[in-house]
Amino acid sequence: MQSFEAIWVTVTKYDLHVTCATMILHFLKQKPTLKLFKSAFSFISTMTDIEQITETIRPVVVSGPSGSGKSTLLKRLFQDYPDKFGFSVSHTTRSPRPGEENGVQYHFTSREEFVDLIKQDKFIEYAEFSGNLYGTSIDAVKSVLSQGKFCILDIELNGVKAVKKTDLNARFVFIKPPSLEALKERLIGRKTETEESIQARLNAAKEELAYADQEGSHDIIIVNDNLDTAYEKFKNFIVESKS
Ligand SMILES: Nc1ncnc2c1ncn2[C@@H]1O[C@H](COP(=O)(O)OP(=O)(O)OP(=O)(O)O)[C@@H](O)[C@H]1O
Repeated sequence: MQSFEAIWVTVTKYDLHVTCATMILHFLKQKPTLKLFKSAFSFISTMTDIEQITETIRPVVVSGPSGSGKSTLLKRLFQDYPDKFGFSVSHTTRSPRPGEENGVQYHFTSREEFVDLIKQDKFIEYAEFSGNLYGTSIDAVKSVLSQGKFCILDIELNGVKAVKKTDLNARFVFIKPPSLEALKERLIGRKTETEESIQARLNAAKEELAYADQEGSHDIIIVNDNLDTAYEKFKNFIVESKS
């Protein structure tokens, strides 16, 4: 069930959107047809949702080399706080791994569909990684907000850099493997990657680790050595930075 606060935000936002959409049509001296009103309403909704993210709900961006343990930590967090946080479901052109469901871990799309969405300006950020496109859509973030939840973004290095250039006012957490050797072991142990894909991920990891070494690149760097210790730090950071 939605909290009272979440329902109140939705209702207030709706009223505000109707008023602003009406004003736009008035200023443009347009006859308020249903079609024009819908366009103005949708424009206003997009603007105010982004504004709301930046002012009231600071999204948390979680990044780190592939295999560093982001999904493992996030899975625990969502189990512990099923109603508090929402995961922005990214789009990707990579194929689903066994057990992955469309719309749950990712929105799996073809490259053509993805490029179409880019042209329609549907992404906050997108990037190519290991031959596949990944992107965070405005709708994915909106969908989390509309449930009255705080939004968490799990994205890679280029995505992090792109979000930094936006006015999302996000906080950044980097999950660091204890070493490159440990990272390789984990990627092998996960049994989801080919040898070639492991190598590509390790190469990308070097660049990601070098970026994380730069002063001020992230708000917190958590070394995921002991999972329980790492989770405690992760949870504390995210829970404290939720607003
Ligand atoms: N602290 C840890 N100690 C040992 N193994 C771990 C630890 N954390 C995660 N793992 C294991 O390492 C593997 C990689 O973890 P995970 O899939 O969560 O990484 P990821 O950062 O989400 O990767 P990707 O970006 O590719 O989705 C998994 O098999 C996971 O069980």
